[in-house]
Amino acid sequence: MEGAGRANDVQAELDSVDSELELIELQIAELLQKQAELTSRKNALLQQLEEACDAAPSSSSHSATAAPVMNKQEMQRYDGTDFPWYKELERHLKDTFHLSKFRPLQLRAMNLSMSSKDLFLVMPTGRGKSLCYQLPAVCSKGFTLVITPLVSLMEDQIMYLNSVNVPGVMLNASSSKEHSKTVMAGLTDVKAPFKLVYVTPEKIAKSKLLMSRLEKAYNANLLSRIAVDEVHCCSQWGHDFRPDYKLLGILKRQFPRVPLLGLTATATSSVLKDCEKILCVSKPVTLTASFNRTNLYYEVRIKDSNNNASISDIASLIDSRYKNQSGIVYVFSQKDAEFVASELQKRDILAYPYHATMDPVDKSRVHHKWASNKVKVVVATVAFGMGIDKPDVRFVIHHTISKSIENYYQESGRAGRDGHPADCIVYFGFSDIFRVSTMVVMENVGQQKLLKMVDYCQNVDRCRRSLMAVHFDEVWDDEGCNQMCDTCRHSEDHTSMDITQHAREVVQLLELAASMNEKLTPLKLVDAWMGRGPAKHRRLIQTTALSRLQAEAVIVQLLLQGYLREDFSFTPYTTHFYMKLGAKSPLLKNQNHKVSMKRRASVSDSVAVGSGQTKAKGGKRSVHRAGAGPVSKKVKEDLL
Ligand SMILES: Nc1ncnc2c1ncn2[C@@H]1O[C@H](COP(=O)(O)OP(=O)(O)OP(=O)(O)O)[C@@H](O)[C@H]1O
Ligand SMILES: [Mg+2]
Ligand SMILES: [Zn+2]
Repeated sequence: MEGAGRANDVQAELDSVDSELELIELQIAELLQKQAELTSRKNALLQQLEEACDAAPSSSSHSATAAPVMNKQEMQRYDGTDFPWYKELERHLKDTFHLSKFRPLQLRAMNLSMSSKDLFLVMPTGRGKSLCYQLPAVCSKGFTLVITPLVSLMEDQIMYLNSVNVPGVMLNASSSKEHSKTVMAGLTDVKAPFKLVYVTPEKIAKSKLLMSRLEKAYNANLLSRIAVDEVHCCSQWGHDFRPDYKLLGILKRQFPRVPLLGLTATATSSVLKDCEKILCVSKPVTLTASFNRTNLYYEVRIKDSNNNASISDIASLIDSRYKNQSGIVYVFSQKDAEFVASELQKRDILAYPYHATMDPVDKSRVHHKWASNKVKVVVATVAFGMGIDKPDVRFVIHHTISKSIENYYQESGRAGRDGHPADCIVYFGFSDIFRVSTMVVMENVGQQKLLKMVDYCQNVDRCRRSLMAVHFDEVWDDEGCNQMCDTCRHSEDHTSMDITQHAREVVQLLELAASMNEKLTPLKLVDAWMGRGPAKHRRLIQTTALSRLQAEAVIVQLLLQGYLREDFSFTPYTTHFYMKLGAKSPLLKNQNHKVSMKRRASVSDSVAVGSGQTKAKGGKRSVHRAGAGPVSKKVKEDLL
């Protein structure tokens, strides 16, 4: 008996030592992660410092970096106007493209490509990457082959090229036999009837005939350049990964003498490294323009998922701040596009829905009406995306968060292409996190990217630009923002809140649920914590006095910090998300452990957390109840 008693004591102590060890391991893991983050930040800063020191001060807002093979002076040579082709580039810039001057990095990119260098050009959306191959195409012998992921992008470009009398053609799955024949014949015609030939990656991968014509053109020195647009699609780490891009390495292997130009608006260095491998280019020169779009104002507003207040808020913005201005409201799903558009219509706003399953004719009608300012607002899924090139978009409002910061940057970046001020507002709702989760759950690192987006939204004390910059391997200081984001504008307006006790309550609740073999969805977790769950929970746990939005914010914070995590299960119809204890939850057992979160000090639970400029002109805020009122007559007529 005595022996058994001792064994029990020893076992108990062993358990306690084990759990302490587990805690220490967690703390070590946490510190190691922090160390890795700081080291990578340090390296980025050191590189920035090095560049700032050895470069002549650059007055423009862009910075350029080269592969190690080319130093700064060599690189600057490519900004020069003493290349033999310069006069022709300049002449066509003005006479053919009707543009007065090059934008930053354009001339450098063109000179490099005309000098037969392989080049990756990373420039924010709308800065004019296309010109960097269109203009050299016009000034070179033969033709330029352009690989483009979407037929709609090709169509846009061909329409534009036709309008400036530059012969461009495309080949894709729906090209007629007749048309394909003409194009194929043109490829080997020394008179080069086409200066730009657009194809999809699928065409390169699947059409033997095309490859053999390209081979002939190559041997006759008629294939002057290969441009791979949206080059990040090559990499599975890029957010638009397209398997057929993986096969494009064949181009460099078959046509080694032809310079390749990869273009993208969103690529981190790891994505570019991957693209380099896949395309079989060795050490391309990489030009990177700064991603800081100084004319865009970034703002986040908290969305109450339980009502349509966000839609009323959007309507009142459109009616006041953006009266008669052009914009996009991005939504999560096709259903949302229809719903939000109709809700806006009920509030007398002429808004058209746009999504992938619409009839192509309707889609192009909406696009066209919007482009020609007959309709000011499109409520769209991300299907209304790449290639949208309207200069005077004054607002891009996200009714639902994007799936990653890269996506958000690109989608919101459709605002203000003309360089004038424009607003990018995202509505951040708790339940949206899990809706978007279902979409990214199968993606490589999809969930991590989504959490970064959530972190961007939850943040109240760091410049939103600097949070974006990290994703583009850039270092921005908050000064550079010029108060063009809501956190910089409200820089003093936040407090730190101790949420340790809240965290313990939530963890206790989840432990209780687990002991009853129950899984809690995020919404059920909030309900239960607020005392709205089943009675059996209520008796056993401490319910919270926090408001719903505050409770949601705390849970998001615990998720971001790793005290909670998402778990999911699949059914044939849907994916279910549950909240589980995260790796850091045992730390809460330590009485000295503290968890905190930052909150806007002045904000209660209202929808508007941002710049507080939502009042309609005259200080009146328009009130509309969800679902109230019929579609107005005017809107109905316009829709017909
Ligand atoms: N030097 C220039 N001066 C004035 N406008 C220019 C110049 N170069 C390009 N543009 C215009 O900028 C707009 C955007 O160009 P483009 O479509 O090439 O952008 P992009 O960088 O490819 O963006 P995305 O990443 O969205 O594809 C076009 O309307 C183009 O005519
Ligand atoms: Mg482009
Ligand atoms: Zn800022």
